[in-house]
Amino acid sequence: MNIIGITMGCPAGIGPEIIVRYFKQRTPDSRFTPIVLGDPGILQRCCNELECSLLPSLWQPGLDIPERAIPVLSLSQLPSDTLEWGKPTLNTAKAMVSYIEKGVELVQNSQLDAICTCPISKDALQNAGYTYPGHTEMLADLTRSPRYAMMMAGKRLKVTLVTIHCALKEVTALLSIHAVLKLIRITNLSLKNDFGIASPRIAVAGVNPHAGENRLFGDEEDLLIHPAILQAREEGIDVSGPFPPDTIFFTAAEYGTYDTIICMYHDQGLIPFKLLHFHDGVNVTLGLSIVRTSVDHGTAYDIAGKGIARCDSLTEAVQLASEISSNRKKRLCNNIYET
Ligand SMILES: NC(=O)C1=CN([C@@H]2O[C@H](COP(=O)(O)OP(=O)(O)OC[C@H]3O[C@@H](n4cnc5c(N)ncnc54)[C@H](O)[C@@H]3O)[C@@H](O)[C@H]2O)C=CC1
Ligand SMILES: NCC(=O)COP(=O)(O)O
Repeated sequence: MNIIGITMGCPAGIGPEIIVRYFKQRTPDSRFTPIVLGDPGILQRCCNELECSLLPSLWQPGLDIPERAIPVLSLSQLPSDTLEWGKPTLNTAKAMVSYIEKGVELVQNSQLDAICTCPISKDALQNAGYTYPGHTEMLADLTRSPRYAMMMAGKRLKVTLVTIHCALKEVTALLSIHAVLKLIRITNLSLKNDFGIASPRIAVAGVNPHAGENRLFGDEEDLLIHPAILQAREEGIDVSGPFPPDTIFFTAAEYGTYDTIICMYHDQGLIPFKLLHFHDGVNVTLGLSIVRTSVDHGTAYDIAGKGIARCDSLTEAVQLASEISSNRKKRLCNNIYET
């Protein structure tokens, strides 16, 4: 059975609340068991506020995982009675980082099979002195994974991103044949080995309107994206494009023609993705030596503590972490990206 470590995310956000709701609603599954890396006092407060009969129960790696409880590895003891929902502090930021660091360590020591992360505030992360734009880059650094990528995965649509968190005006300067080709390769490998798709069909979106329309509206498609596609096809990857970005997502989601769309920038992929999958989408980091999934939403400070946050994305993310972990074990390969 896979043990999936759920990191609690920002203690002042909706992370603790969606964890409690998840445990309250969950149907036990013989394939995996979840544990939490976080703060037992804050989880206890959420249990009280959500009238959850399950209670946090302290757990340590190697010990049996208690049933009918919320097993938690205690990594912080923040003052839960005075913590203000929606108001991160330096201490909450340091705590949320400790959950992630410990999660990585435990997967690397084979004491967990995967981590599933609850949302952190990138702003709070920076204010606490960490220069990473988010989990993705922090995890790539902690696991020394030089090639990584962000995928948003849903049943109707999957997208991966060539550029992630950068200003829109920087996007075209960051595009290159190498960057697009690298992402096509990582996406193809992950679809095969992590998702068990024998022959992945990948589409690549252009970056300009109408994918440039014969250079009328830009030449990145001809100069950078198309050469990368040709090279990947020579390597035997079933990839096509560049397609006009305004229609390719509809084609993929409506007709199931492609398994993943490679996107040139964050919002190109995440806007169509979240329209379809806001509540049940999963963020997966491809290219890491460990398995990491995440909810697809943020800290939602505007509703933290109100008892209305939904846990559907967390439910999907925990399950997908277990599936990917099992798929890698079947292939007797923890790191599908090593070669
Ligand atoms: N994986 C991660 O750690 C992520 C972190 N973030 C961070 O979260 C912070 C807030 O980001 P926003 O852009 O405001 O996005 P957000 O996803 O936190 O909130 C957007 C809207 O969706 C609602 N919402 C979000 N999750 C919900 C849920 N589970 N149930 C019901 N309603 C929900 C919120 O109330 C808000 O109205 C930022 O600091 C951002 O960097 C954003 C995305 C992912
Ligand atoms: N928009 C997705 C997002 O912000 C997730 O970032 P990360 O924390 O998974 O790197």
